[in-house]
Amino acid sequence: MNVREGAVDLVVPEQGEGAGDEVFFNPVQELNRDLTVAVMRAYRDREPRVETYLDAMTASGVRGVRAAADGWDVTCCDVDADAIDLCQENLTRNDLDGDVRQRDVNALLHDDYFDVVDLDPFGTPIPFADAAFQGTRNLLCVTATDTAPLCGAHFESGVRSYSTIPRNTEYHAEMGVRVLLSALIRTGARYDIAPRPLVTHATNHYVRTYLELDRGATVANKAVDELGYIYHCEHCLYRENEAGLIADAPSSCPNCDHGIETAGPVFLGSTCNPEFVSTVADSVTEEMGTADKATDLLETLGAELSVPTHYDQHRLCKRWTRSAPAMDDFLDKLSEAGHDVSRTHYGGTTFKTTATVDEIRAATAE
Ligand SMILES: C[S@@+](CC[C@H](N)C(=O)[O-])C[C@H]1O[C@@H](n2cnc3c(N)ncnc32)[C@H](O)[C@@H]1O
Ligand SMILES: [Zn+2]
Repeated sequence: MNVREGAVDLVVPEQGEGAGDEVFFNPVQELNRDLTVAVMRAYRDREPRVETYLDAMTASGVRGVRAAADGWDVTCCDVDADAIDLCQENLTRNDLDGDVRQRDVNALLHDDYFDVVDLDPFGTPIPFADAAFQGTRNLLCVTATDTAPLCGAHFESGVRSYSTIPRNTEYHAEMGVRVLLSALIRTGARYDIAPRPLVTHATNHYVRTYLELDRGATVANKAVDELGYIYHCEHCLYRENEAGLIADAPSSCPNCDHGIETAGPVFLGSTCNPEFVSTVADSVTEEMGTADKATDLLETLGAELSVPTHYDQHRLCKRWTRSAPAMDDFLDKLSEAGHDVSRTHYGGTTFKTTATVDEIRAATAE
């Protein structure tokens, strides 16, 4: 079937056929791809010397074709011969050039360098992370679709893939973000590289992050310093964070004396750079099919407090056997009590605050 995405026309397999022998194409990922185009525009405005983009798992070629239409010097890679044919067809159809390679991208990334590398695999990106740090100069874009392992719902799989302890909490998407970033920072650190998150967002289906790479042992050490642990009480929803690689968990919840769960090492730093996020919002343009959604998401991301971890108002109110008031009133009360507060992109009833769970309860009491 024919689809138009951004400024390009593509032939892609019918929706739903991607899980079989067909070349993969998921229309639902259009927001992810629109944001990628916007992030790359904003990044090139800041770093005008960046030119080369590797669409590392190209499938239909959609990312590479869109980047080529935006003036990038594009390489598209896939192991699958049908994907390579379709990708070439889609470049030609749009009268665009690109270097199309049928290769295992891990081998390609050990042979060559690219300014921007985009990892968009099935499931976890970790099998490609070492090679990506070898072959990326500036900006590494990573999608992870294995949300159940990342958030601890598939615990053993999460431990195996990410070499950390994920916990299945009510802030599961943020747990996924912080587990993924932890693994990428530890992988980069092996090569004296510090990956700095410029933009990161999560849905039920995937986590996506854009990492600017800085080089040197000192910056890599600083990146590792942003790892640590989350201690979480499933009973009263108390949580606290501790920086450092040696966990020192409380023996029980300081709030209610129930057992404490430990997640980590996870990334405890900022998952977005608000100034950069605002330049990305300026780079969203009308031809993008998800322009309104992308703009809303970027606005929320730019205003989101960076503190781990978010709360869900419905979950808290249920725990306190209260009915949930309007979100704006609830957040106003917290703010009036002197706490920093923001909504989050993790859901309409989610928020972040500098207040503890007890302080939230006290500040929002009827
Ligand atoms: C999720 S799809 C990519 C979707 C595409 N980026 C998009 O936005 O529509 C994953 C692709 O990775 C390819 N792939 C899997 N292992 C690979 C490897 N080792 N090297 C290169 N490509 C690989 C698969 O053939 C498949 O086409
Ligand atoms: Zn507790």
